Amino acid sequence: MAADTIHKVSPFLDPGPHTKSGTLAIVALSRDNLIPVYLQDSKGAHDGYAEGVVVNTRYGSFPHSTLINVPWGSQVRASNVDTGSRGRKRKRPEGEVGDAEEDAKDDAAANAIKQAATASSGFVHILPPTPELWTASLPHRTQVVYTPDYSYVLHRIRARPGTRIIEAGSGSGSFTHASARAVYNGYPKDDGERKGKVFSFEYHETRFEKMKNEISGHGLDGLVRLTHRDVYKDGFLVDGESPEAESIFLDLPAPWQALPHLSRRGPDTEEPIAGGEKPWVSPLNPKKSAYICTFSPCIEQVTKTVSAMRRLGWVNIEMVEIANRKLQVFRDRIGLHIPTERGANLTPANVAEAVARLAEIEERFRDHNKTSGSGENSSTPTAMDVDTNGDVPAEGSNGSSTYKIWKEGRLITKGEPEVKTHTSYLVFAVLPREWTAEEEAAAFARWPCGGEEKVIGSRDKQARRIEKQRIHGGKDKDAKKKAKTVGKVESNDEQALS
Ligand SMILES: C[S@@+](CC[C@H](N)C(=O)[O-])C[C@H]1O[C@@H](n2cnc3c(N)ncnc32)[C@H](O)[C@@H]1O
Repeated sequence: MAADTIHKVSPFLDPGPHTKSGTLAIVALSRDNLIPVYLQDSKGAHDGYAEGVVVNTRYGSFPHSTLINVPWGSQVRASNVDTGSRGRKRKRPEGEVGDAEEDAKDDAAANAIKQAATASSGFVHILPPTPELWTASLPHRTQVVYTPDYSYVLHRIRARPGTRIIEAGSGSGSFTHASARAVYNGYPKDDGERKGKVFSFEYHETRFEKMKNEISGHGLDGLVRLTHRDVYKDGFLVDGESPEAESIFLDLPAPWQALPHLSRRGPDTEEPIAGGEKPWVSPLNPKKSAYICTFSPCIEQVTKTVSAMRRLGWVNIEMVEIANRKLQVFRDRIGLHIPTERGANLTPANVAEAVARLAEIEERFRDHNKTSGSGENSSTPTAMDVDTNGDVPAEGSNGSSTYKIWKEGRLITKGEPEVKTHTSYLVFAVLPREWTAEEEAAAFARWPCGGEEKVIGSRDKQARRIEKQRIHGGKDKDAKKKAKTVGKVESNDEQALS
């Protein structure tokens, strides 16, 4: 990479205020129906559509021209699209000589796109890409890691801006996008600059190629380094260099086979390193502890992984299963005063309300008989009675007092009856950094510790000085005298604190 490479910032990191041609956008048909679309400017008719490139959905057709240059989050109305022959070149009968002017006219027609006409119904929302939306809409090449799992995993493996993560395998790139955002602290100016980065490994060639195109298309080159590799066999170095990772995520069928490559030292061997052969290099950051998560669907895999971790010196080994459950939150609105709307239960909430309603009906019935009225004076408010603030006039109040429709009824939280979302077991562990006796001595010299408990927390400067002298062998009589006085001061302090 050139030293002065200027990166197009990924729309996953900074989408800007509105949609742009040439970038990824998410077309939201409904909460669970999302379509990823690469927005394109059209020069002419496309695929038979005079309006250029069109996204067809069950809510109507959406020419890209209506989706480009609108604020993110906009609601976009469907268009009536022209699938006629406009834009297609007229086929000349055999032998007919072409007229240059007519050809130019045909080309101009093909290069002009028809203005899209708004249809009477149908709309979508256009959303900026985020790892969460990408996970919900990406083309599946494998099983993917979903948001509830990866948000927890990223937190546990301490992924934060500047972290270097090793990931294997890349699969469909769901975890890759989430981790790239988590570690982002700027694009590196060159390969030498240390920035947060994801080192992702995939051995399936087609998946690797597709993923490579996606990473480039999403502006994540420089933040994600993808390698085509069987990590069981060949480990995690990139071009022979260490990624110096401090976080690792393994979503592989046999993580225990990859673990020996994630150690601080090479395999113990009696044989000396052959001439010219490079010494073993660890893919881990030597200055930090390494935090790992392995993702396995069955418990037998977990057992093997945990055994391998124990053998290889990993500590704090722990298994977690995410039991994700959707909660539905709504208001249980019961009562005759509730406006007719979805979710409202138009039955009397209690006996008093039922009796009052019957009295009201009888009253109205009498009035009707007297005046042959048409029942216009119905007192049950309908959705039409809701004022612009969403307030509903209280019954019999002539609009003078109102109640808040969104506060009506009991607030109910309902969980799904069963949890259907077992994806995998997550095994977490830590491989501490190596620590030599010299490093320990240097650290002790810099931060001496042991025996200073009495000094810590003392609010009295003199007391601290005397205590220090005592610890370091000071034989100052004066100091001893002062210590007595200070003892009193300290006990007074303790009293004051208690
Ligand atoms: C379940 S998928 C990973 C899904 C990914 N975590 C995601 O969120 O989209 C597992 C991937 O590991 C890859 N894989 C399996 N064994 C591998 C190995 N030895 N080296 C590298 N990749 C491997 C598979 O080809 C597959 O794409």
